[in-house]
Parts: sequence; structure tokens; C-alpha cells
Amino acid sequence: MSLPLRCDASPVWAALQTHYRNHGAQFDVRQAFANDEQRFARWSFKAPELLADLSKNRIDDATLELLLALARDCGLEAQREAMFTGEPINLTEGRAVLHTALRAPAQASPVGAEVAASLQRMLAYADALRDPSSGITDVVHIGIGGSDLGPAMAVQALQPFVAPHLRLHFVSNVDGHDLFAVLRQLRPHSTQFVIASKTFTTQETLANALAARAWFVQRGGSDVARHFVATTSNVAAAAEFGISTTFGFWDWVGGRYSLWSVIGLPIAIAIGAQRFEELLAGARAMDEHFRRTPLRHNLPVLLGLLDVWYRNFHGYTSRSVAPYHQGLRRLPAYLQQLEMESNGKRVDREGHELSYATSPVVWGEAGTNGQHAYFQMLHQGTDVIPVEFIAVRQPYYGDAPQGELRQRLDDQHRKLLANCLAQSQALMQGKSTAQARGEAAPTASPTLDPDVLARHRSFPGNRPSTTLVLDQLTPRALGALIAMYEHRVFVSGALWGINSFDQWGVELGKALCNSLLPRFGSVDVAGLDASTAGLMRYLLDSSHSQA
Ligand SMILES: O=P(O)(O)OC[C@H]1O[C@H](O)[C@H](O)[C@@H](O)[C@@H]1O
Repeated sequence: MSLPLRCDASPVWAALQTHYRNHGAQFDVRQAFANDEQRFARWSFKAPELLADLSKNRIDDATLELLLALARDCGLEAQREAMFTGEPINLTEGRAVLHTALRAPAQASPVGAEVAASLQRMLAYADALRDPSSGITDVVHIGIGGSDLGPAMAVQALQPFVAPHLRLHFVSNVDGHDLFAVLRQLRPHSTQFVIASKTFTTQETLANALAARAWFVQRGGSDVARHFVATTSNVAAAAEFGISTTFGFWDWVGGRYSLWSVIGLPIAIAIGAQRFEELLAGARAMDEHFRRTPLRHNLPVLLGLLDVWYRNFHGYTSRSVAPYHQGLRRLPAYLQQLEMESNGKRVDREGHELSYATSPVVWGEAGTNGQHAYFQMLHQGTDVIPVEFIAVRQPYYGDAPQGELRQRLDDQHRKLLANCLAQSQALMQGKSTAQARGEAAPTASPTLDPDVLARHRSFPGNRPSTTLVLDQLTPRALGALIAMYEHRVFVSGALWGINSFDQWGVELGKALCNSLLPRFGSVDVAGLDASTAGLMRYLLDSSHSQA
């Protein structure tokens, strides 16, 4: 595939800038609803396992036409095909990007046979381990970044499906407090360790694995070979580490796209082979939707285009994700890696510096918790931050609660959904100072000018949001949701002309850490900048200790 057009080289880019100035900047969502009774119907989209309501966004047909024209100029469809067919689109690492092959039918991909064999071996192992006769009650998954966030997020999301006798623990941080807090709950003979690292060179993971092994042996554990397995694309390094049972995968699976591979082993142990296959099936359905649906009705495409519209024309710097489901509380952290590591780039594929912004900051918290923390800023702060609400229609608790408890939980679910809708409504509607002026404010000082108070109590409104709705948080629905996010990140990255699949920005800090570490032994600050030297001295000088 020849290099596609970069977005700012398309004449549509300049047309969008003009369109933003003349139209987009003044666009009022409230007015758009007043003008079009069908707005919800026209701006809601069905994709596998999902309904997405885009109607509360600052978008209309004229804007969408231009964004679609931009996508075509940037060769989005050809870029998408290049990914699905395994072209080496990750140019800086000389790799294909084929995580979609991990959930494709075996006959549909050139790597299908090896993928199927790897999956079957992993699932057989997972099912054997999750059988109570294995004697394993605790699984400790040690990995970081892409070798942690996906599995940790998914296991949490699918908690009601987890075998009741099993506890899954995720240890990622090099901070020993993370590991120790887990180890203190465990007994060696009933604990299984999974060491997950694509490269098997990651400092945090190797340090935690060594400490875990030390604990295991110290606490009288026997059969290290059985209790430690590895998931990695560097089987040789795992063997050198002393792990003989290894589940391997391929360099064409990016770390942050790897939960569908053997990196998903803890998910398979937690929910079992059949449900893991359902997770894959949900993702596969979304892949098909992304690959085959015309751009205008293609959910990841529409969301990716909206991201470009907001980031590059409205100038919004962040997007907040608010999953109204406690099981999805790690989704924002997962999405931070997916989106910011993929699209946090400042040069195009040919290394030319970009003149436009790329990845927004992605952040968030489960609803309703976020409402009581930072939603103040979303409603009344000086920045406009598009919010993405995720609602789940039906709760599912696993063991069906009965009687009054059931009624109360159902009532809580209605409250959860009402909160979710109310927040997007409030962001959009706002409240004028005139409205605020008319309201009683019993707590205000009697000497405060009512107009001043009304200005404090007013909301600008016209703040955009998207609402995604899942029917139930099942493995299939989760698979579709995550795959949707993967493809959406692909879309904005494709328009920006960047390589969404490398992560060179994490390397410098790692290299500097490796050179600083040996200096800690002797407090050797020679040649260091004054700040780093001063901090190192302070950290290592025990005379500051309060104890
Ligand atoms: O799976 P590993 O090779 O241990 O890598 C773990 C993580 O660390 C790296 O620094 C990258 O930033 C991530 O993309 C990766 O997922």
C-alpha cells in the first residue's frame, strides 16, 4: 500500500476549518433538537451488542459529510484493509498488526491455523486449572501495561461469571507493596502464578516474578515448574528465567491489543473456555461491522471522526469516559493505554512533525462516583470536555439475589441509569442565569446580590456527550465494546497519518532508569542535573527520616 494522504494535505481539511469557523463553533445541540424531532433516531447507531447515541454531540449532516470526505481522502478504507490483511503497517517495528486474526475464523486468515492451535492449548489449560480438582484457588497474574490492563479490566467486568472458588489477583507495579499485599493472602500450594510479558524483558514484571518465586520457595512451596507459567512472545527468555510451561504468541500482536491472545489466560481461567470464546465472538462481530459497514453507518468510524472534529477543530484536549457500571471501573485506565499510547504521537509515518493535535487525554471514573468528584468541572469549568457515558440496560449479579434484596438492587439499577441520563441531559441543557435567578437558594448569605448568586448557579450547557448502551455486561458484549474502541483509535490515527502501533515514547524513561539505578547504591550523582542529584541525595539520606 502506498502511503495515504495525511489529513492536512487534503483540501477537505481547510474546508473543515472554514466550516468550523462559520458553523461548528456556534453549533448548539439544544437548537439542533428543537429543529429536528428525529435527531435521536438519526444520530443513534446500532452496532453488534451496542447502541450508540451520538445525538447530544455538536455534529450535523454538513459536518459529517465533510468528515467522511476527509476519511476518504485519507484512504481510510484502504488503510483498514491493509491492517486486516496483515500488511506491515507498523513501519517503525516492521510488523503487521493482526490482533483481529486472534478472533477471526481460522480459515479467514493466513495465521488462522496457528492461532487456533494456540487458543485451544490455552483454553484446555485454563479449564483444567479452573476445575476445583486442580487444588488452585488463587491465580496471581504478573504483568504490566498491555500485559495487565486488558486482562485486569476484563476479569473485573466479568466478575459474575468467575468460578466462585477462584480469586484472581493482578500485580503490575514495580512497587513491592503491590505484590506483597497480594502474597500475604496466599498459600503456595493453592496459588498459580502467570508471568505475562510480551518481551519478557520488562523490569517490573521480572522483578515481581523473582520476588514471587522467592516467596513461593520461602513459604515451602514445591514444584515451581507447575506453579509458574509464562505468556510471552519471547519463549527463550521465559525458559532462561526457569519457566518451562510457556504459552507463546506473535510479534504481530501489539501489547495493548493482546488480551485476545494467550495474554488473556487469566480471563479464560476466570470465566472458562466457552465464555472466552464468546468474548472473541463479540469482538469478531465488531470486526465485521468495522470492515464491512459503509463509513456513514460504521460506529468506530463515526466515533473516530467525531474525535478528530473535537480534537482538531474544536480544540478539545481531553475526553472523559464514565462507565455507569462498577464492573467497568478499570475501563478508563485500559483506554488510556489503548488510545494515548497508540495515538500520542507528534510525527507522521514519514517522521515529519505534525502541525495539528493528536491523542486527547482520556480519563474517567465509574459513575456515579465521578459525579461526586470532578463532574463539577465538566458542568461549570472553563474547558469543554466531551463525555462518554456507558450504560448497561440489565444488571447481572451471577447468583440471582432474591426477595427484598432483589427489589432493592433493581431499584438501585434504575437510580444508576437515571443518574447516567441526568448527567448527559444536564451537560446539554445547562441552566441560564435567568432560570437560576428564579430559584430559591436557601443556603446563600442574605446579603449576597441575587444576580451574583445566579451567575454561580448557572450552567452554560451545550456540552457534548455520547451514550453507549449495552444490553448486559456479558463476555460477548465486552468483546464487542473493546473491539469498537480498538477500531475507533485506528480511525483517528489513520486520519492523522501516524503509526498507532509503536510506543517509542516509553523508551527514554526506561533507559534513564537503567542508568540511574546503579547510582543508588553509592549515591553517585556525578554529572547529573541539579534537580535529579538533589532529589537522589534527599531520597537516600536517612537523616530526613521521621521515625
Ligand atoms: O508485555 P511487556 O513486553 O512486558 O510490555 C509491557 C508494556 O510495557 C511497555 O513499556 C509498553 O509501553 C507497553 O506497550 C507494554 O504493554
